[in-house]
Amino acid sequence: MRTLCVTSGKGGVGKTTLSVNLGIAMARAGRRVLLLDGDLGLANLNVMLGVIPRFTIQDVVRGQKTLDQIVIQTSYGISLAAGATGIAELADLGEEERENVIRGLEGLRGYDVLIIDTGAGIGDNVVRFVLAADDVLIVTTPHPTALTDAYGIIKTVLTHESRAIKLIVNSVTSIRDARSAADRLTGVTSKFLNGTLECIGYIPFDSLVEKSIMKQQPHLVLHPTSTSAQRMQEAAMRLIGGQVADSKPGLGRFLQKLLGQ
Ligand SMILES: Nc1ncnc2c1ncn2[C@@H]1O[C@H](COP(=O)(O)OP(=O)(O)OP(=O)(O)O)[C@@H](O)[C@H]1O
Repeated sequence: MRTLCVTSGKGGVGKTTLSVNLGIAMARAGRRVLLLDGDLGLANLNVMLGVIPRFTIQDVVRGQKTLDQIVIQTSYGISLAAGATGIAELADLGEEERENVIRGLEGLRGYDVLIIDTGAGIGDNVVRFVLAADDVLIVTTPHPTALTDAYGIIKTVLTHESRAIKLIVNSVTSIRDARSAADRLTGVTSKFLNGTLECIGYIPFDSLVEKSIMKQQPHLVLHPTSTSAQRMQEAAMRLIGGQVADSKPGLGRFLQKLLGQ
């Protein structure tokens, strides 16, 4: 199983929208996908998928359930581990709670891809998820503030270790502006930081995306032939192209990094 962390720095740029739709595209390509709500402050993946979870990550932290037991099979071919609101920072978990999360995650079976949708910002939880994951996807819009915040999280990651990071520019209204935004970000990354940033797609601004969210159904399901849905599909294929879908040790490494002091 490979872990993919979707993050952005700035909030409201489309992390959750893309986590859901990229996951569905991967599932359609035959991958067994689990979406984990890594926003431990304000979880909302379940809202976007229109499901009401009976159990959440909070039950795993308390040791009352394993992660497997809280997973919901959605009708879109992907599974969901719903988040709770207001969980403490992972760094603040007590020894027992930490053990509960490790046990909960170790019980996971039968997935090829674990997609973690993080919260906004570069707080401790976000950084932990990002550093623990095999693959990191940064979502930004072409707006200067989003780009600045995206650079902030890229810098944080690459200060810890050299790696290849992926980028999607979302809510694009001009392909020229989007390209120039991506070029600027990839340029400063390779010039000043210890790693690489590769842009894997531009997703157009599309009012149908917003409509799908209002209906609490995935955009790829409601509007599969729209250009925005097709771009999401293509980005998902770029993400899974070349990935080897196995490796239990991958999860062990993820856990070690996630919960290490
Ligand atoms: N390509 C797009 N075209 C139009 N609207 C979009 C697009 N992508 C996302 N949106 C809209 O942007 C808003 C924020 O999206 P989303 O909740 O996915 O962002 P987020 O980064 O996960 O936010 P948060 O930081 O609060 O978790 C939503 O209302 C969504 O409909």
